[in-house]
Amino acid sequence: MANVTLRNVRKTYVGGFEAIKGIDFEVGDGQFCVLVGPSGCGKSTLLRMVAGLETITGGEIDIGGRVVNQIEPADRDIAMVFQNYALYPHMSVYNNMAYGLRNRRMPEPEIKTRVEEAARILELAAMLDRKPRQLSGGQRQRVAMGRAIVRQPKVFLFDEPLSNLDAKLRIAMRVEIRKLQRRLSTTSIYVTHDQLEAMTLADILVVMNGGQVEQIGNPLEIYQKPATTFVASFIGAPPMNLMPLRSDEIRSQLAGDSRAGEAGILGIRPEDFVITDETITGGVALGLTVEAIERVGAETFVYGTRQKEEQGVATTPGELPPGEIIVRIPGAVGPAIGERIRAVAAPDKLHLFTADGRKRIGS
Ligand SMILES: Nc1ncnc2c1ncn2[C@@H]1O[C@H](COP(=O)(O)OP(=O)(O)OP(=O)(O)O)[C@@H](O)[C@H]1O
Repeated sequence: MANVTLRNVRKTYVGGFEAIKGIDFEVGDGQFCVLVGPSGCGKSTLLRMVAGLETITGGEIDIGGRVVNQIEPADRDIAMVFQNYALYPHMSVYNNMAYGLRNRRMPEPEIKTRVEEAARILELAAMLDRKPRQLSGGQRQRVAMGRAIVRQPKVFLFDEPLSNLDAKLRIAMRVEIRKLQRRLSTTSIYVTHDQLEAMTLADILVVMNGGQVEQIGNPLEIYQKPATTFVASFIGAPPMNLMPLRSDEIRSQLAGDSRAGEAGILGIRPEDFVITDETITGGVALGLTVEAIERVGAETFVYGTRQKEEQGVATTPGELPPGEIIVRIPGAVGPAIGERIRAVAAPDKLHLFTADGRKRIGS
């Protein structure tokens, strides 16, 4: 049981590349923290620094009240689960799980108890004599989890543990990992570039970009109130529609909105549009020509382009670049390609940001 605290943590690689530019956050005892961000944002570097596999250039990492900057990985009381599982191919499942404990000279009866308990939890009890090659991808991943569990560490660290699995198995394993973590209440830090995995697993979500934290918090709060346009477009699929607010006509639609003065960018989530000819007071209406439709069964994605010439709605030519807008509607209905529609969003669905996208305006 442990908190993990990062204080102004920095990493400059040999050669001078600054991969982590001063990061602060705390993961409470038993919480599940997910680091998410695009490729190269530094999330693996940060996780490896917590693990002790990468040196720390500046700041402090504290695990369970102890600064671990100078402490060897083996002495940090953490267990890491990697993307490639890193199982020993010539060893049985049992021995793979027991290996780390034997290295610590734990008595065999204690090892047996721990391995059997982990195997029971992970439904691997019938497979303890098999070699990794005789297992499916999902089962191998569970052995890798088992190896972490038997250590009974203070902290689990996961580095994209599901990325080698097919889509269906990923979802199943995602649910299993979350259930397991709740059951064991072990503080966890999990790295992924998959925003859906991040949303569904996290108690605390840390959205990273370019070696810095863009936003940190509860995943739903981040979804509902993204702090920057980067977060707005990274969290949520399809992403939030973002439009520069150069048009006086859009501005006039926003006239009653106290936030409008400072705003340079308007954001609307695809699911927050309604296709209607009616007007919603204080809302925004966009005239769209439907370019493409994706029906996935439970919902339909409508891809439209803004019409420059639409009267009273979108834009005046030259003022607001027409862009593609995605509208998400429930069910398998929806307009036809080429049709002109009016997509309307209510005032409480409008996200406003400064022109540089770095700041959210209002609540
Ligand atoms: N040993 C190294 N020396 C120099 N630069 C490095 C080294 N390792 C990583 N980097 C750089 O640091 C940055 C962060 O890398 P990191 O692996 O942490 O990213 P990531 O967010 O985990 O990306 P991905 O999702 O692609 O794994 C990248 O720009 C990478 O090129």
